[in-house]
Formats: sequence, C-alpha cells, structure tokens
Amino acid sequence: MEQPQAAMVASEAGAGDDTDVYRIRPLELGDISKGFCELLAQLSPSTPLTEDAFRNRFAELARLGADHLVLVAEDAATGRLAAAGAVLVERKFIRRCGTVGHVEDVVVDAAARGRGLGERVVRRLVEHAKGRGCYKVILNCTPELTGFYAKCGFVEKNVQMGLYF
Ligand SMILES: CC(=O)SCCNC(=O)CCNC(=O)[C@H](O)C(C)(C)COP(=O)(O)OP(=O)(O)OC[C@H]1O[C@@H](n2cnc3c(N)ncnc32)[C@H](O)[C@@H]1OP(=O)(O)O
Repeated sequence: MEQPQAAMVASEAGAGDDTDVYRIRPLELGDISKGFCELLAQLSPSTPLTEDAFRNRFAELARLGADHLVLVAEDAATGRLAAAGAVLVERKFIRRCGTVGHVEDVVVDAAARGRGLGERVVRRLVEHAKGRGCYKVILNCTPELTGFYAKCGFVEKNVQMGLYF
C-alpha cells in the first residue's frame, strides 16, 4: 500500500489547494512513475533510479519522520510532477539544542518555470521548518540563483565550501 513519505507531516505541510493547477504534497511511493526521477535529472543529470533504490531510500527517509520532508507539486490535470524540494531538520546542541532547516534539491520542470511554483514550494518547505521549531533555514546555491531565493525571503550570509569524494 502506498504511504505518503511522511504521513504524519502531511497536514503540517498542507494538503494543497485542490482548485489550483498544482497540488503541493509530500512525496509518495507512486511518484517514481509520475516523473520524479526525470524532475531530479533537471537538477543533476544521473542514471535513472531503479524502483528498488527509490523504495529503499523512501523507506530510510520515512524513518526520519517530519525531520526530513520531500514535497512535490503534482499537475492536477496530467498527474505528472512539476516541481520538488526537500527540507532536512538538523538537531544541534548549540542554541539551547536548537534546530536548523536545510533546504535542498529544489527543482521546477522546465515547462512550468516562471509561474511562481518554485517560490511556492520553497515557502512551504520554510513553513515546515518553522513549524518544527527551527530558528533559521539555510541553503546552498549558485550566484545566479540568489535573486530567486531573495524572492523567497532569503538573504546572503557566509560562504559555501565543499569537499567532494
Ligand atoms: C537549494 C537548491 O536546491 S539550489 C538548486 C535550485 N534548482 C535549480 O537550479 C534547478 C533548475 N531551476 C529551476 O528548477 C527553477 O528555475 C527554480 C527552482 C530556480 C525557480 O523556479 P520557478 O518556478 O521558475 O521560479 P518562480 O516562478 O517561483 O520565481 C519566483 C520569483 O523569483 C524570480 N526568479 C526565478 N528564477 C530566478 C533567477 N534565476 N534569478 C533571479 N530571479 C529569479 C522570478 O522572476 C520570480 O520573481 P517575481 O515574483 O518578481 O516574478
């Protein structure tokens, strides 16, 4: 039986507005056949996930409950996914055991860009982090995307560093 990625967080993340073209909701197991991998390939080209790999990762993430939420936007007319994004809640010792939201892997299908969908997804991820008690939400992006994230309410802070293996 298909279960939402984090059933208990569905209400927190909002069920979406059914009158809208896009329904924003948590990732579901069936999304592998609704274009989820094709969407992610627009973020980072890679070989398509097998159904087993998708199911295993889905189960791992589900165990993290509301601390890891993947949202997708489903086109109500076609049933295909038009956008996705994730937020991970980090539990710290500092800041009186504060929590921080990390926004990751935001993508809107090329055909659906420029209509406010990316901003809606990011704002929903931020809302979720706020609802989990996060004192801030952070993300990494390329310089070309700072304008987009500024529209979503973010300000530039610090620098990103990486070490790849
Ligand atoms: C943390 C991360 O995941 S970083 C990775 C981000 N993802 C990618 O780069 C994948 C490829 N790109 C995309 O999927 C999309 O272009 C996104 C997600 C960046 C933007 O999604 P869209 O749905 O097209 O953006 P949306 O229409 O919501 O734009 C909201 C506002 O930001 C502006 N905006 C959008 N993209 C940009 C940009 N690259 N630079 C400056 N402003 C931008 C829009 O003009 C709009 O402003 P307005 O309200 O004044 O009209």
